[in-house]
Amino acid sequence: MTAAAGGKPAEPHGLDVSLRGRRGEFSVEAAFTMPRRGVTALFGPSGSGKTSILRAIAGLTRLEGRVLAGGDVWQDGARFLPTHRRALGYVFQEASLFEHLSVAGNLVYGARRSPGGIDQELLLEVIELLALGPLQGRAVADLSGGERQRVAIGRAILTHPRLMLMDEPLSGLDRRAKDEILPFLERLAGSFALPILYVSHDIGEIERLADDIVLVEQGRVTASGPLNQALTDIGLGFVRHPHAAAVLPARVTGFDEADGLAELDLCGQTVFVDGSGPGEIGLERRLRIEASDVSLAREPLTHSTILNTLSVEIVAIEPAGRANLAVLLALDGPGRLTFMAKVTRRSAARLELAPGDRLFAQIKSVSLATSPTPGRQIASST
Ligand SMILES: Nc1ncnc2c1ncn2[C@@H]1O[C@H](COP(=O)(O)OP(=O)(O)OP(=O)(O)O)[C@@H](O)[C@H]1O
Repeated sequence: MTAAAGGKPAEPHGLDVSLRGRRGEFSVEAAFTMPRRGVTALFGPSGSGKTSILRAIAGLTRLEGRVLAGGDVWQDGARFLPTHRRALGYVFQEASLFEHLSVAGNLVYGARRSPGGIDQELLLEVIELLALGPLQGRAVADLSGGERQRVAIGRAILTHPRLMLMDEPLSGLDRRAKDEILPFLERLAGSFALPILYVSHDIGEIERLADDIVLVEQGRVTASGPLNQALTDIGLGFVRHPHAAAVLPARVTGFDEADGLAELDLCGQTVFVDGSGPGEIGLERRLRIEASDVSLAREPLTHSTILNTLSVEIVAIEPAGRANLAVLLALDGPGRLTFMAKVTRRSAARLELAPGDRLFAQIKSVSLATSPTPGRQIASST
């Protein structure tokens, strides 16, 4: 559902941002649009200006330019709405909770102050989605870092935002706490039809969560668009990363009880992964295929332990280090989704690989980049 005051559905906000200015010696120039659905990652190295851009969108700091949110002008040459008049929820790196209130007190605090008051139905949904039921009576001082962030997220949703801004909400947490909270984040945008602008410098988080990506380098937005398009764009540099990977949408079409394998439809081709059960049939999943797990052959291999072979066409071949090449591949079938293979220059020369060649891509390991059920870890199969 869409969070809305007084039970009235509110349209989620997309963003149209064009901001420039200085923060001390640091200059920012950010122009991008964000769709009104899903998770858009604001990605860049530490110190590249992500937080500065996020805070300016929220109106917490002032840069010149415009911020349009859906049909609302949050900022332009003539107007500057203060933060409390922008229909947004903001989740910081460290959850800033009211220490003197219980978990329940923190949750309803924001809702009480919002125009429609407390929406009991939404409160119950938030408690369920974020598994906050058992924590409600607890003092916030007794919560773990992950639990505190879940409360902070719940409190932000209950203020009826039309857009959520999250600034590295997992950065203060250890691996275990991150793994605990990621499944909640995965379901958040969909469950509440709430678009999320998500700041992170962790590509692993982004591969799991983001639908779209905005790249920030030295204060400038250098590219933006759908996640997989960016991950497989030869010009953007992800493809040369040692763990370069593509993230592709697939649908679970079956489950083999005897082998424990889920069958997925990927662009009309079939992929098998370690499955969790028949309950997943019909669900959308994202598959992560790392370039170094993909090998190429002119003929399909029959006597091999590799389970997944895909029909592909070579789109481009680019250098990726001294001995290796990144081969950009398009999947046969509707949509022509792209992924990469990392091969040695020697193998590429032996097979005389060239753009336009039709080949078989053998995938040594495919993993689900989303958790099938809350708390479940990434699955993979060979
Ligand atoms: N108020 C300010 N005055 C002066 N410099 C600032 C101010 N705010 C930010 N900066 C500088 O702007 C640069 C970008 O900082 P910012 O926090 O936006 O980057 P970031 O990409 O979010 O980094 P991180 O991932 O480490 O949080 C840094 O060099 C920072 O020191």
